[in-house]
Amino acid sequence: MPQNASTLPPDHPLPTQPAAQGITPRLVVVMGVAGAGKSTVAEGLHNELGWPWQDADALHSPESRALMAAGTPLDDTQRVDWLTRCHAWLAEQARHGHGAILACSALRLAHRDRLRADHLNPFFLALNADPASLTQRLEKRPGHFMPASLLPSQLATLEPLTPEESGVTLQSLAQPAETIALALNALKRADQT
Ligand SMILES: Nc1ncnc2c1ncn2[C@@H]1O[C@H](COP(=O)(O)OP(=O)(O)O)[C@@H](O)[C@H]1O
Ligand SMILES: O=C(O)[C@H](O)[C@@H](O)[C@H](O)[C@H](O)COP(=O)(O)O
Repeated sequence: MPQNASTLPPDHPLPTQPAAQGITPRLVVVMGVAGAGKSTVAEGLHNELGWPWQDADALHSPESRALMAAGTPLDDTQRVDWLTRCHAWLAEQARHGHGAILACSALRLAHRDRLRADHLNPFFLALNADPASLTQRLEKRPGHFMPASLLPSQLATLEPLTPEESGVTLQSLAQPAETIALALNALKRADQT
C-alpha cells in the first residue's frame, strides 16, 4: 500500500468538525429565564468551540415579539410554532453531523421534550441566577424586546431541569467569562460519562 494511503473506504464519512478543546461535537441547548445569560454563554461557546449557534429569540414570530414587548407573556399555544422552528434548527444541525448551540429558554419540561423529539436528545445547560441580578441585567440590557416586567412570569413558568434529563444546571456567575468556563467544563465532564 502506498505511504499515507488510508485503509478506510473512499466514501467513509469524515468528521465535519474537529473536537475543539477535546470536546466531542454535540447538540447543546443553553436554557433559562430571560436574563440568565443564554445568548452570552451560547455565543461564548461558539467562540471557543467553533460550533454554529442560534438565538431562539430570532425565531419568534413578529406577533409573539410584539406581545412580549408590550408586557404580555406567551402561553404554550403561542410557543408551539416557535418551538417547532427551534427543533427544526437543531435537526438541521444534526443532519450535518456537527455540534451546535441553541440559546432557548425551554422553560417547561414539555418545551424541552419538543426539542428532544426525533431522538435529537440535546444536552441542556441550564443557567440559574438570583431574581435581583436578573432584574438588573434585563433593565440594563440595551435594544432587546423583552421587558424586565416579564421576569416574574418567566420564573413562575420555569420547570427546572430534572436529574432524568440529559444536562446540567450551572450558576450564571457575575462575569460572563466565568460562566462560559463553567459551561466548557460541564461539556468536558459530560464527554467523559
Ligand atoms: N454572567 C453575567 N453577569 C452579568 N451580566 C451578564 C452575564 N451574562 C449576561 N449578562 C448581561 O445580562 C444581559 C442578559 O444576558 P443575555 O445573554 O441576553 O441573557 P438571555 O439570553 O438569557 O436573556 C445582557 O445585557 C448581558 O450582557
Ligand atoms: O416565554 C418564553 O418561552 C421565553 O422565555 C421566550 O419567549 C424568551 O425568553 C424570549 O425570547 C425573551 O428572550 P430572552 O430569554 O433571550 O431574554
